[in-house]
Amino acid sequence: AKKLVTWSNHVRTARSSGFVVRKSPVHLGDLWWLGLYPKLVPWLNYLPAAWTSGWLPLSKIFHLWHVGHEPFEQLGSDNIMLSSPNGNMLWSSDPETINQIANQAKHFRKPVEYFSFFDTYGPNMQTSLGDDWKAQRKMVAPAIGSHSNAAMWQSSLRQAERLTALMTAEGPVISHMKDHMSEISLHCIAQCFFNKDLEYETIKDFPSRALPEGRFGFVEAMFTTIDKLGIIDSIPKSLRDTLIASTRPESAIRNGKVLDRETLTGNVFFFLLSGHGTAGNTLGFLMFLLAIRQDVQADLQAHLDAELGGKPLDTWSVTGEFMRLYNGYTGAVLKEAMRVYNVVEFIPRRCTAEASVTDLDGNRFTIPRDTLCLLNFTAAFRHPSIWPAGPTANNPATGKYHPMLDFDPNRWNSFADKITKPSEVGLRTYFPFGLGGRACLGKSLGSIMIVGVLAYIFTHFSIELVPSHAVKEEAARTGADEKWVKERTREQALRMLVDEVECNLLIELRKELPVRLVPRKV
Ligand code: HEM
Repeated sequence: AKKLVTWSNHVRTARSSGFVVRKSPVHLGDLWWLGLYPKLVPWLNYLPAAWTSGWLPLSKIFHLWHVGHEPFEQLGSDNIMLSSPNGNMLWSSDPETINQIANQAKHFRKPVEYFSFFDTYGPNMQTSLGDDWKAQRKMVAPAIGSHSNAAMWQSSLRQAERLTALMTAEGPVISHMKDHMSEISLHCIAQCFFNKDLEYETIKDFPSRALPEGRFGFVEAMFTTIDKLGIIDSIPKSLRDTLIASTRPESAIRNGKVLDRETLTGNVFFFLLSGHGTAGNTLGFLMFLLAIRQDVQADLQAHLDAELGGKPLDTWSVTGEFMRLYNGYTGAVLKEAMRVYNVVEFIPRRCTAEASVTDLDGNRFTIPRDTLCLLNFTAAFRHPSIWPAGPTANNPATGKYHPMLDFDPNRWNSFADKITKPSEVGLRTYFPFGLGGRACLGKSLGSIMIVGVLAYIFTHFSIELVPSHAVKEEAARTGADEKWVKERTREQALRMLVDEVECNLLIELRKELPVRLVPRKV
């Protein structure tokens, strides 16, 4: 009875906000729900839709990428307040509301209590607040400033050259492209920041492959790799100097904090983890995307050839070639990939003091104190009035929307044409690197790394899907021709690139998809 009274108080508070309110029996902080819902959902589906349709689609937290903006369309608003016995949650897919929440640091804080598992190696930026966080960000930010751009660009080109040589040494078929892309981004970070030129030995026995179903392979793999890094001793002098400088008594007084060894280790760990998971998964999706979308791959190669054709690799510079690639078709491919396969699905914020926000249409709302705000990037990036799906976005085999078929780098040209300042696109309606004071520190370096890897690989190789044994056998049995094999293989890949996408901390492809790298005549 006490719970019901609390719940009805929460509902009353939620209604005072002006948002569309739905009652939800669960809160995302309810651990039992996070653990059990995949098992419960099939049973909940037997209940009358009226009982579940208001809250269930947004409560299937590991499924949000799959449904995109749909739940908001079903509920008739881009901002939905779910009121549960354990508190209120505001789900937002409205870019304006998202911006205002992320930019009001005084009224909203990151609920770091949900990220305590990042503390394995010590406190770090992801798990810190207030002065602690400020001090750490001040220390780490200079180490990854623009002076590292050239080093990251060179690392990405060199690592792509090494990796492709190793990958293709035993033949053109690459069975573990996703793993290789995770590893290359870790190597780029290790080389650029820690001056560590790691061996690609982990490819052979990549730990996540051996893990039983359901294990958190990504972190396991990361732990193993970090053990090999010997973190503290390998920190380059420039970074070490910055860190040490900020722990001197005078700076300690200035910052009000001293960076102890544990915090230093924690930040190095988080830095490696955040950098390699996000960039690695993005690169992985890009590889499969280009293998499936041969039309986009051909345009990308034409763009790369026009910008880089005939120029020796060691003359490609970050201020010249990178900038031209990023502002051209290659950059559009990256931005579009990060729109439809945005690896960070949503970010949470806790409202610490009642705050006012508006939506895209100028409607004003009040967010009550203690509301957990869930800023849904996936839904915002598929918002139909900002990013309308193209005419070929539905998969003919299923009749359903498919992000890979909606993938259209050219939309970035026409979109930019419509606005007075192209930079505003990034600021207000597209923010894969987050926004506000806690936005990504590695935004430029991550983009440089990905563009460098793409530039090297696609000037030297083309990528193709490889038919599975089952498809080949069926073709042999039925006498189907090569065209059928290609179509079947593409259909299967399209299915995987939705059904096998797993949403955990980040979105990633659960299974490997074999591809072939074919050398280009350059
Ligand atoms: C495709 C690549 C990447 C994506 C999509 C991405 C995305 C994000 C997002 C969305 C946030 C904000 C989280 C929040 O507000 O709660 C963030 C934070 C952060 N990212 Fe990235 N990131 C990428 C690459 C990198 C790289 C390469 C590095 C480092 C080398 C990096 C380091 C960080 C750090 C240190 C933070 C925490 C900032 C803070 O809390 O003050 N990221 N990232």
